[in-house]
Amino acid sequence: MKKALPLKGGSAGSKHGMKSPKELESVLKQYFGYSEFRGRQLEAIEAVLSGRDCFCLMPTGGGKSMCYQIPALVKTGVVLVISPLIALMENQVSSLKSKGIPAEFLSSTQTTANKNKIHEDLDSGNPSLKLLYVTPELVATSGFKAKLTKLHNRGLLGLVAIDEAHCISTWGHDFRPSYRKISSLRKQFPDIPILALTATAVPKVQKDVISSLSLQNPVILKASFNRPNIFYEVRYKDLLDDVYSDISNLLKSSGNVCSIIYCLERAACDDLTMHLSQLGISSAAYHAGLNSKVRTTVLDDWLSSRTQVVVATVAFGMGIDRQDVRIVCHFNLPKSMESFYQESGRAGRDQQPSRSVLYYGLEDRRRMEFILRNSSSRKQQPSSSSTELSEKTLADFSQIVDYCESSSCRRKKIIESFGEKVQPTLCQRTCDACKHPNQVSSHLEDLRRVPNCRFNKISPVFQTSSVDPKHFNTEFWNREDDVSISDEDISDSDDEEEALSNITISKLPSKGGFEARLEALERAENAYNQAKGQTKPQGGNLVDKKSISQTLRDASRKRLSGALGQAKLRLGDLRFAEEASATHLETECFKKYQKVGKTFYNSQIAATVRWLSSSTSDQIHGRLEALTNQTTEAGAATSSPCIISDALGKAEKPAEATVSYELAKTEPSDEFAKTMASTENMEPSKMSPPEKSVGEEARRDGAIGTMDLPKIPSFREFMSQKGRDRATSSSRAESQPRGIPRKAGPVISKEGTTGTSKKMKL
Ligand SMILES: Nc1ncnc2c1ncn2[C@@H]1O[C@H](COP(=O)(O)OP(=O)(O)OP(=O)(O)O)[C@@H](O)[C@H]1O
Ligand SMILES: [Mg+2]
Repeated sequence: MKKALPLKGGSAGSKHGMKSPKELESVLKQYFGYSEFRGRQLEAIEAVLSGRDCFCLMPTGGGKSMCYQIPALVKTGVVLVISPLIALMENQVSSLKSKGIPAEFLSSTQTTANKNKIHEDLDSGNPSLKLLYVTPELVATSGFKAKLTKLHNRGLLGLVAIDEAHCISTWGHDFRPSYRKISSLRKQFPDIPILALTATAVPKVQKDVISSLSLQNPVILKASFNRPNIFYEVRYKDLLDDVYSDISNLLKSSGNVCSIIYCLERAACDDLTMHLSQLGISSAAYHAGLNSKVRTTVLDDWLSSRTQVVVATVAFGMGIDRQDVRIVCHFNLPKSMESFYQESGRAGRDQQPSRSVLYYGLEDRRRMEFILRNSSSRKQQPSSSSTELSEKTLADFSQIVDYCESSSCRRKKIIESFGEKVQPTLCQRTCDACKHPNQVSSHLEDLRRVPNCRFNKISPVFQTSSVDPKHFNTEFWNREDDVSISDEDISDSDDEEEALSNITISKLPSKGGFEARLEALERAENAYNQAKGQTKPQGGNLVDKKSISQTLRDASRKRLSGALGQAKLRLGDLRFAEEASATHLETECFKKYQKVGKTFYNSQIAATVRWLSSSTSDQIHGRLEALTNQTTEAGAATSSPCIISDALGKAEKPAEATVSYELAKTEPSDEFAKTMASTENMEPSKMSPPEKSVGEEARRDGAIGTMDLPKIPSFREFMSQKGRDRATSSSRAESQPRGIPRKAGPVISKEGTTGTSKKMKL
């Protein structure tokens, strides 16, 4: 049987790896260069080496990884590390390799040759690997389970470590359904210790993690949540003349130190990056809307100090280990204290003085409330009722609102939110409220005077908003939903067929509506094609790498639609149909750059998104109107108009076109039509029947006419066709008697409502 990695200086590990604290310390020194263990590291290491299960709660940056890395060095066999993010695994594996420790990760981003090498090593009976990082999805596959069983039968599975274990709890702020799949590990390997690690778990989540993983009589280790080296501060956007200058001055006055700025939405990341760059700060955006290559480059540049500031959504999150991050800013309000603690905890992992600055805006608070209310009502989670979750979500949110709107010690608020008791003398003027109490109080007084300020109250303002929350391009959705764009980061399977069936069956949202199902099918198709090592076939040929695929076009349209939704919220007086307008804007980009290739196309889309996030109502209306006119002049008389007319009604056209598009995309439902009608003050019977889908019209007006259509229709095309057929037949069926409720999509704007029907102008 293979011995543990020979330790420098001749000592070697035993099967159980039991070592004295001194010996363990010398391993720490030898491989990592640290002279002593931190916090409760040693206790955790000793617990798992003695074969006990262990639940380890240590603060962000506290050194949890060491709790399984040291056992891997002194114990026989392989330590399996389950981790939620590929970026996080890559990060840790490359750092371990640089220290001469044999570690690998298995994920879809690995080359087949690499994967084969890892599997050969595991099958060899004498694996050289000490640590193997995998995603929860992979652990759940039958192929990998069999591999683990073989390893275990040969006595070569040393420990199972579950990093970011709070992800298994529906009560945790980062619940990941895929983590549920690993709950059978305890049963599968009853004699192998399991180590669950997290930085953010309130007592309820702690209990949930322990019971979900069926940990047996675990050693429970909890360190304080306090991060004494971080100075906490809140700045009030509504009281600042220019938030961009403020943030840029903050970064400059701190000496251009390594920083992270978190934003809620992708467009905000792009926009802020642009502003900071204009103000002379080296910065880059990081979010799930960027492809993995770009993201890797941004991460590499930031890790190697070529970029000073990363402006990111929460996609840039858990476990990013750069030790000397000096400032973490929140440009928008996080959704809970746990999220805030995780994200601000990226600062000062080297224990050196660092700062957390939260920019609090009343508008941000309203938007987040709106998102949370909608998210709670959309979510389906096991073992908890949606009302309970909704209450919890709002209670979590009110904690972070209270953190901002209160003049008492910020540090105390953070720590107490995790159920830990705090000594009154703990802070020692290491937050703005303790250091400058008068200033903070006066800011709060000023904030109270801001019109419509609803201090300390969760506002119902957006509860009945007509803006669809899915139009927010926040990673917040993605993190909570495994069927999302972040599949790229988290999904995994060794087995191509299994991957396909997982997506098409288990991941196919049953109640997510037509569009959600369509997306899942499309992803399955892409996954299948990728697994086959090719891009989507068109006319039997492989697609030119530069060409702009239909999938990319659809994604771009969605992105634009999201940006239009945000502009609507920001400006309040915009009258346009988002989907139709997004189609027009996308078509404009496509027409310009279809011959040049997708790089230019992508940057034109990004520029348009940025433009939408900073333009005035007039500018946006002007451009959309011009676009509509262009298409009309070009002979596309039936093309969907962008602008919905106001009550004065200029050149008006009946509402059919817009409604029809939405009908083509959504599963018609009488209930839905009634809801829409009541929201919009309309009678369902007064809505007109559908005619043409935008997709169809766009093709006809030449927008997509120049593209070769694939011989075999994609899922999207196939399903769109079905949708159109359905819409056409329902249109025929419903062109008769009034009084029969009709269906409509959420495209109709409130503006222009006359009380009886909606009209649009071309
Ligand atoms: N005993 C130690 N002495 C000094 N530095 C340490 C020690 N243990 C770990 N570190 C360093 O602390 C940093 C943070 O460690 P690690 O990434 O394991 O934190 P973490 O607890 O997993 O944090 P997070 O919850 O944010 O993922 C790393 O750079 C690590 O090398
Ligand atoms: Mg960690």
